[in-house]
Amino acid sequence: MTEAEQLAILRDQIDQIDQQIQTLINQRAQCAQKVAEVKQASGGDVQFYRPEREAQVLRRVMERNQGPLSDEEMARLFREIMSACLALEEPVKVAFLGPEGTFTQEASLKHFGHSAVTTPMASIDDVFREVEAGAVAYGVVPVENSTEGVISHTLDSFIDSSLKISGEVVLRIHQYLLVGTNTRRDKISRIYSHSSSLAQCRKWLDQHYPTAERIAVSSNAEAARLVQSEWHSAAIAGDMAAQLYGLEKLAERIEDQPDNSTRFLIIGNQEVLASGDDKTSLMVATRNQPGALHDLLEPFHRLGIDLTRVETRPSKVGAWNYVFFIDFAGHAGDEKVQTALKEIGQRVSDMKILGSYPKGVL
Ligand SMILES: O=C(O)C(=O)C[C@]1(C(=O)O)C=C[C@@H](O)C=C1
Repeated sequence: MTEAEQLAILRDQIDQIDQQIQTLINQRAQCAQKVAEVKQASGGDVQFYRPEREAQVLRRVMERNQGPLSDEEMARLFREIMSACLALEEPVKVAFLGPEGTFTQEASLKHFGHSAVTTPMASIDDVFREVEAGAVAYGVVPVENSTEGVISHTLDSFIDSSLKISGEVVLRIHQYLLVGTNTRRDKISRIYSHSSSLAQCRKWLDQHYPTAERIAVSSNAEAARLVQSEWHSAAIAGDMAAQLYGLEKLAERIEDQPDNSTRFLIIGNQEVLASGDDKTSLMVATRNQPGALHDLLEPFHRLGIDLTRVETRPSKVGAWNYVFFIDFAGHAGDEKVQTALKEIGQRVSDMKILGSYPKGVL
């Protein structure tokens, strides 16, 4: 058989499979439309977006996957199918820490899929405000980076907010050295980026551009925008910003830590049901007295609850008062977690459950 004949046979098979997939996707979409009718019929504050159900669907896709496509690749495809199905019910509106092209936008699309309507905000405060005002249903903000540590502004924002955490998403952060089409590559004297990205690439910059001036700007995307027209400057930013501003990649994956990643939180007003593999975030205030933190954490240890993170921040009220942000495995509805929360509530001056939500799947 000639190459052309072999290809014709295989492409015929692909066409038939595509037709079946298309029919099935539309059948799935019709089911989602019916789900929306059922939700609407029960009245009240209708929640079309169901984070716990989405996490379960994606986990199941990964568990049953046989390849050759990887579990992550398969889950990404289903992520987009679900996103399109949800958009038929009601498009989900999301505010993210902008401008366009930031890692936070990438995280938003990774979490909600590309059928979500995403709007850039100028600051973390603005993301909180936009959700509180009800202009959007959800916000996406960065909370910690594996190299740089916690983003304290995000944690502090929860002190005065009544918003809840309804999800998390972890993004592998790859940084690129980007230049505009007119840039003189041998004459790069300035490198723009957000301060945390400059820090994530510190060793690489010391080695490759020891004399270039490092200029911290409000975001990586802003850095990318700036270098479009500057012939002696480069930006450090992600793939999305490179594409958005039509920049060329002079160097790829220049982050010092190969497993550099950032965790983002989804904030909203929703109480999320248990998905079977969840996390809870708690905020408690205590006085600065000896053993306070030990006292606070003791019930977790005794009840065998896995702590995933503890952060201390100074409280905004009174000197030497502290706020602890505690993340642990489990859902606030679990019996063991309820016991722990009751005990902790008796040991602190103030306690707020920021939310129980599915552990990041993708
Ligand atoms: O199961 C639901 O509640 C649906 O609305 C369906 C569906 C889906 O496409 O699978 C869509 C959106 C929700 O966020 C969760 C799942």
